[in-house]
Amino acid sequence: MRQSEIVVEGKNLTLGYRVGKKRTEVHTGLNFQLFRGELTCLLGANGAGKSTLLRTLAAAQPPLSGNLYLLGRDLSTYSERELSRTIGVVLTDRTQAGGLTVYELVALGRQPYTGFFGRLNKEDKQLVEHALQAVEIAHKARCYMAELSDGERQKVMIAKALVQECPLILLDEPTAFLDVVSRIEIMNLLHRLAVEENRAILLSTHDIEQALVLADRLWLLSSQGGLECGVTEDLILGNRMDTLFRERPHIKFDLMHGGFSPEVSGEKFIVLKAENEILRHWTQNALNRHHYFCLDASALNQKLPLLEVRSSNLLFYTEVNGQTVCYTSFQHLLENI
Ligand SMILES: Nc1ncnc2c1ncn2[C@@H]1O[C@H](COP(=O)(O)OP(=O)(O)OP(=O)(O)O)[C@@H](O)[C@H]1O
Repeated sequence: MRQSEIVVEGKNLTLGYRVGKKRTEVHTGLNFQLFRGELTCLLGANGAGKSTLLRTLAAAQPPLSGNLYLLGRDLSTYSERELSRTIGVVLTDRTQAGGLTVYELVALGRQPYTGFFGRLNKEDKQLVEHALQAVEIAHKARCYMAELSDGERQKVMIAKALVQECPLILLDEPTAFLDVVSRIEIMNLLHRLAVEENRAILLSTHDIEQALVLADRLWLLSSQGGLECGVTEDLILGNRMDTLFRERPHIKFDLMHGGFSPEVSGEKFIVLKAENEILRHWTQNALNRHHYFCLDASALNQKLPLLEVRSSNLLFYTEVNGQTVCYTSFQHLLENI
C-alpha cells in the first residue's frame, strides 16, 4: 500500500465542550492522521466520543487545546466557504428534505461553487449526474426524497457530499437504521469512492462486522484507552479490539470470526470433535449458550463426555460412563444432555 497524502492531522488534541466557564474534557492527548484514498472507520462504545471527534473534525466545534490541521493548514483558519469546499459532512437524519427531488438535493451540494441562488452550469450538471451514477441512484433522480427508503436516502446524501468535491468526507453512523444488505452496499460504496475518487472518508459506526471487512484503517476510541489508529488487520491481530469495551470484561472479541460476543460462563466441560470448522463453530455456539466449555480432542479422557458431530443431524454423544446416544438435531441434543 502506497503512503498517501495526509488530509487531516491531530496533534495532542483535547476534545470537549465549553459552556460559559465550565469546560468538560471528553478526550485529551489525541494524535491521528487521516489519509486520502482510504476508508477509515471510527469505532467506540456509546458515549466514547465519536460524534464529538467528528464534530471537531468538521469544525462544528473547536478543540479545547492542541493542533488540528486540514491539508496542512490549521483548521481554525478556514473560512466557511473554504470549509464547504473541503469537508463534506453526512449526518444521520431520517427526515431530511422530503419536499426536494433527489436531483435537487444533490445539486445543493454545488452551492459552495454556485452560491445560494446560483444556477448550475454544464460542468455542475455533469458532476451531479456522475455522483448520482456513482452511488447508483440515478434511476430515482426525479423522485422526491420522501419517497425513498432509508438506504436510498443515505446514498443521496453521499452523492451530495461527492458533488461538493471535498477531499474529506465525514459521516456519522451512515448505516444506522439500515438493513444488513443496505449496510453492506453503503459500506462497499464508501470504500469504492474513497479509492476511486481519492477521498479521505471517515465514518463512525457500530457495525463492527462490516467495518472489519471494508475499512482500510480503524480508529478505536475508548474512554480509557483514548484513540488507537492503524491498519485494520494490525489492530485485530495485535489484540487491540478488546480495548473498545475494556470496562465490560464479560464481552470478548472473537479473533476467529471478527465479532464481539459474551464470554462463555461455562460450568461444564465437554470434548468436541467436529467434521469441519463450520460444524465446530455452530456446535460450540450452541453448547456455550448452555454453559459448556468445549475442549478439543487432545483433552479426550474418560472423565469428560464426548460429542462427535458428523453433520447437523448426526451427533454422537458419549456420556462419562461410556454409553453413546445418537441425536438427529441440535434441538434433540440440547433437550437431552
Ligand atoms: N453538548 C454537550 N455538552 C457536554 N457534554 C456532551 C455534549 N454532547 C456530548 N457530551 C458528552 O460527550 C461524551 C461523548 O459523547 P458523544 O456523543 O461524542 O459519544 P458517541 O461515541 O458519539 O456516542 P454514541 O455511540 O452513543 O452516539 C459523552 O459523555 C456525552 O455526555
